[in-house]
Amino acid sequence: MIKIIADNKIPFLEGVLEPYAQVNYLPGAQTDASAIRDADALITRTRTRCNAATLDNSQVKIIATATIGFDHIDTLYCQNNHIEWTNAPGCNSGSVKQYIAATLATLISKHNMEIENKTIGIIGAGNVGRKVAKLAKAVGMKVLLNDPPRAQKEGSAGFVELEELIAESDIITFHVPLQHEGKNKTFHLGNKTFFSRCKRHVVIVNSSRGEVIDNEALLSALELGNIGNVVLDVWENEPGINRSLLQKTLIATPHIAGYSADGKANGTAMSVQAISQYFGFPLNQWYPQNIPSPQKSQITINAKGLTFQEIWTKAVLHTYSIAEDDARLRKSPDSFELLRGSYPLRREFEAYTLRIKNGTTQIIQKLSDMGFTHIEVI
Ligand SMILES: NC(=O)c1ccc[n+]([C@@H]2O[C@H](COP(=O)([O-])OP(=O)(O)OC[C@H]3O[C@@H](n4cnc5c(N)ncnc54)[C@H](O)[C@@H]3O)[C@@H](O)[C@H]2O)c1
Ligand SMILES: O=C(O)[C@H](O)[C@H](O)COP(=O)(O)O
Repeated sequence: MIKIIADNKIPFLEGVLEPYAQVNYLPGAQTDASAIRDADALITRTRTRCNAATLDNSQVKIIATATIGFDHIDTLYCQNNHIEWTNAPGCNSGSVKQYIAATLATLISKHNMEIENKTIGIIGAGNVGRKVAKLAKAVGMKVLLNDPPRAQKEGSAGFVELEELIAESDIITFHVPLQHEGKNKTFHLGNKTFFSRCKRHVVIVNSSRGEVIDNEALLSALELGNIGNVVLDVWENEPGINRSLLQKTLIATPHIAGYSADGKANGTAMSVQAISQYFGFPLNQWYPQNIPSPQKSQITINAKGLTFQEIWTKAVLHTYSIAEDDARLRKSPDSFELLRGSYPLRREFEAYTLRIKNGTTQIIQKLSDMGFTHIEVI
């Protein structure tokens, strides 16, 4: 029988592959060489390093990671050793978009910042970056996109050079993969020089990978007043995060931007389908059926007398209170992994019905552009 080792924090997975394979569930960080020696396949998350140290002398044939990021997989090693690997492109892009929406809403409602007509610079315009761009336009921001790999393939129209983005943006948000080498290297893309060229009041947001920003340089830039504020979901050296940096951040969360139940379900489904395709299991269309509904799935807003900003911030913060994630991490930074492992139910915009009273067609259109798919005009 096929043997699969699966990360025990991948939701919706238990019982699905068991009719066709023997599945052992292990904590991601404990999935080492001895644990996987006789496994045929791994279903992982970012906490399992898949490299020579873990895979040498194993019989692993395929690794499916239920995440978009694959910097935990040594892809060259896999190629040289005929190990297939798959990731889950786009699985949690709606979740990260919601995280950024909640960040913007919190900057406005809790920190009195203005974002309308301000410029957001998006570095990395892939699955997440594209959705964030659409959202930002819908809430009235000017959008600058930097994505050299896409610009090279598709032509430079619609993209700007990094220098221009840095100089012009009031908010800069990172949505790139972690790449240690090459012409599109992103390791420490945010460094001392980067921050010295930013507008002094800029808000830096990182929900990509911790190592994309030199955390020491970020802290110095904050202390020197070279940048205004920082929102961090990802950190260098997770879970051992820099406490001085934590104290200086405006919003701090434990790498959960992609942790909506919808995002997790997508990641699990893509992994199950990849494994099924490889071994010929009849689960090529499988998708979880048991995603819990949100507690209050209806949001009623009377638009009369409200600005669009008041309407959308209310709607977004009803779906996700980023302040609660921030408070949990500040209260217990030592519990970084624990907070991730016991993350509460979060559903994306699509799981909610917006009931809008006295709304104009323009308001409804903009809410729909933000990603609210169920809107009732009452
Ligand atoms: N915090 C979280 O929970 C969370 C959730 C999802 C994704 N992520 C991280 O965010 C990253 C982006 O996610 P995604 O789903 O949009 O991935 P994606 O692969 O769809 O998009 C990445 C984009 O970055 C671009 N890019 C690559 N190198 C670049 C560079 N040097 N400068 C500018 N752009 C560059 C690519 O061309 C691509 O368009 C992931 O790789 C992952 O590391 C984190
Ligand atoms: O790369 C990704 O998809 C995200 O960073 C994801 O949120 C990581 O999730 P985890 O490995 O903790 O499941």
